[in-house]
Amino acid sequence: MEISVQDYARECADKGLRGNYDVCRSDFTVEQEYDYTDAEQEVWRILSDRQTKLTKRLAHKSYLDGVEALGLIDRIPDFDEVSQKLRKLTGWELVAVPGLIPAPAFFDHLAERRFPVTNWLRKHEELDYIVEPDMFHDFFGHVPALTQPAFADFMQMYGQKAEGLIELGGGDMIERLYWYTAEFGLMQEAGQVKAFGAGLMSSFSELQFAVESPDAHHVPFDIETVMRTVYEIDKFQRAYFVLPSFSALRDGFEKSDLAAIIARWKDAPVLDPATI
Ligand SMILES: C[C@H](O)[C@H](O)[C@H]1CNc2nc(N)[nH]c(=O)c2N1
Ligand SMILES: N[C@@H](Cc1ccccc1)C(=O)O
Ligand SMILES: [Fe+2]
Repeated sequence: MEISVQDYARECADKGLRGNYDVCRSDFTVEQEYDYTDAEQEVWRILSDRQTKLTKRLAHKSYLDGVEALGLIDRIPDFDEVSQKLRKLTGWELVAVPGLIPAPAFFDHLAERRFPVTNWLRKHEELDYIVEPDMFHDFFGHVPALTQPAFADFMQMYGQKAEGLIELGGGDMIERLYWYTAEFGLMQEAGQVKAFGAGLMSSFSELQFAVESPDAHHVPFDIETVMRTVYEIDKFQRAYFVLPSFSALRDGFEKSDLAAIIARWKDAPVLDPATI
């Protein structure tokens, strides 16, 4: 039932996505092959310098604590080196993938404490925003938080639970929850709204928009609403859910009856993020 690498590669090509799936294993991993050019190293340096300044101001403390634990990464990361460090801190490791991978494969990796990181980097012309996850997004956005034990455990639990929920027909709903929290969630910190999701951390333009623009639509987090609200991957989000705290997210996920929520809404009309 799960999609084959060949079929998925064709779908991505049709959508204009970039990954090269030719040498992909059946779990969608590849070798990183550390042979980046000087120009790519330069792009990494620019991205990382600019974005580090911005996250200091706009990112939630839970992310910044992770950045501190991970240490400075001023060149394109070598995934094996970082994995050694992560294994000691929280038992996670990085695996290289050719780009966006199907959600079931993605969740399988999380369940095994493996985080998939894309092996190619955006170009100089797309520094501010890119429509699909690249290495800068996957690494700069997601990896710092994986140094933090509570978050590291949560991500594994998410992967483990997702598998069963997909079987119940909740694939779209569980992806939306991931999307609006781990990718594009905001979080309260001392009376202010800060960025939490990795999709915000990696984007110069959307990070500022989501946190600071009066036009950004902030909605209080409600797990059931989130699971019913559709999203688009190639535009700024039309709604950002504001989590009261990390434990509110974890408790929501752990203690809600997700199977019942899925049964209740899986065949119902979806919600439009612009009007919730
Ligand atoms: C679960 C959800 O679909 C999510 O967006 C996944 C899908 N596949 C992915 N694939 C890669 N390489 N990186 C990601 O962040 C994701 N995210
Ligand atoms: N838009 C993000 C990349 C991204 C795409 C799709 C999902 C998540 C993240 C960026 O500019 O970095
Ligand atoms: Fe991501």
